[in-house]
Amino acid sequence: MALVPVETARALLLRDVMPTPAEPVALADAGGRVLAEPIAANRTQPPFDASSMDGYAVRAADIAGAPVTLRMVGTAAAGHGFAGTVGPGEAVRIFTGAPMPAGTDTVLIQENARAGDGTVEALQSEPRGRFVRRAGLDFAAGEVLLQAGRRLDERALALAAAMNHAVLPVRRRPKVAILATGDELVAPGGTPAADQIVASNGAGLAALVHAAGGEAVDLGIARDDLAEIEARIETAADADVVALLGGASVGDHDFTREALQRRGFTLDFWKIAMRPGKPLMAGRAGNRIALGLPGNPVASLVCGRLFLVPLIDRLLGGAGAAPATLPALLGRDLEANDLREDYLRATLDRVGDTLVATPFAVQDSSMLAHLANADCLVVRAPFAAAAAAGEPCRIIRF
Ligand SMILES: Nc1nc2c(c(=O)[nH]1)N[C@H]1C(S)=C(S)[C@@H](COP(=O)(O)OP(=O)(O)OC[C@H]3O[C@@H](n4cnc5c(N)ncnc54)[C@H](O)[C@@H]3O)O[C@H]1N2
Ligand code: MOO
Repeated sequence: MALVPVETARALLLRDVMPTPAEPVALADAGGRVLAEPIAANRTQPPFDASSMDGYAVRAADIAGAPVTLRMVGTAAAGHGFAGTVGPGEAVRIFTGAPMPAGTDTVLIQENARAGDGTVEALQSEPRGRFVRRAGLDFAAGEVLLQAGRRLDERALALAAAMNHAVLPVRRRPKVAILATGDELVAPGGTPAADQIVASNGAGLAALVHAAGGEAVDLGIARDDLAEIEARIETAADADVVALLGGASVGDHDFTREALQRRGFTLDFWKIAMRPGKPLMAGRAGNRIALGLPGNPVASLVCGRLFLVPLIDRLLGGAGAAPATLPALLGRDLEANDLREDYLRATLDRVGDTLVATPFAVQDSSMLAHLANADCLVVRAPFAAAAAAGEPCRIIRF
């Protein structure tokens, strides 16, 4: 069977995937969530002409011939506007954020004034409107300022609050059930027998899911047993994505594909032209999407970035784009590539304005230590020619 190109596999995985439904979330809990609808301002900000400095609210015409002495008629502070109207020759003490008193048009900062007894002396003139924030300077009621799909970071949350939204419609977090498979696996912290290892892929993938805006549900470790894997898949009936780790290849103990098919999943693809990650598979049953990730830890996590993260993005209403690549120069010679798109773990140095990516000499897909200490992946197209140190390459930064 021909290996499916990486881009084709991602398109097949994302095809017809619908975003999760919207749910209301209080502002305090909305950090990191993704807006399901555009958000319009409930009010104008600032709602009134406001002083941007501490000083004196005046009429610019009155201080055109400064120095000149004005009569003090009151005070305006933030939250405490001046109720009256200021007439010719008069001034109001004003503080940052206070509404401009009726009749005034300019703020003279206190550094340029000398306070007297019931008077203030303007030491210099100011152009009309100086240090006045016009009503609506920031935004006007009805303006749509946050678009659907916006990830709610600190800036978006502060703006939503200023627009007077206490609750926001966000996409439900995509639920990703993660099932490890393999007789050789024990959970982290356990006591492996002589022929066992510690399961690591689930911990990494759960972190990836969380960072992408999803909710990871740990389905534990299933033995290499078709019935057991099938039964565990069934416990994830309400998941948006079932991620199966390991058992994706062609060995006698690799049951993932069969288990999925027996549970009613139709396969979109199996085996892709990628290293690491060749045995990747995807399928679906109704709205549930299954992703069979290779057992080799590096393959599992690299495929997580290239496939699971875009899938979560799509479920959150995004485009599901592949990770962005950047230009760099190679820090070592590379041999010609074969038919699989290669994702080489590499360190990154900065030489002047240029990034230099140096792939580790050994690229075995079991080597988590290299992966964890890599700064980037060097992406090599299928059949890329041999390349020498100093030649350009494309990288995905961690
Ligand atoms: N004859 C062939 N053999 C293999 C092929 C092939 O094309 N022909 N592909 C190889 C490639 S590439 C990969 S990747 C692996 C993936 O195989 P599986 O997805 O079936 O994974 P397993 O066999 O179950 O495990 C592989 C390896 O990874 C370890 N593992 C599994 N799960 C975990 C986990 N949750 N945490 C940590 N480590 C895990 C497992 O112990 C094995 O060492 O197949 C090649 N073989
Ligand atoms: O695709 Mo596998 O991950 O090379 O070992």
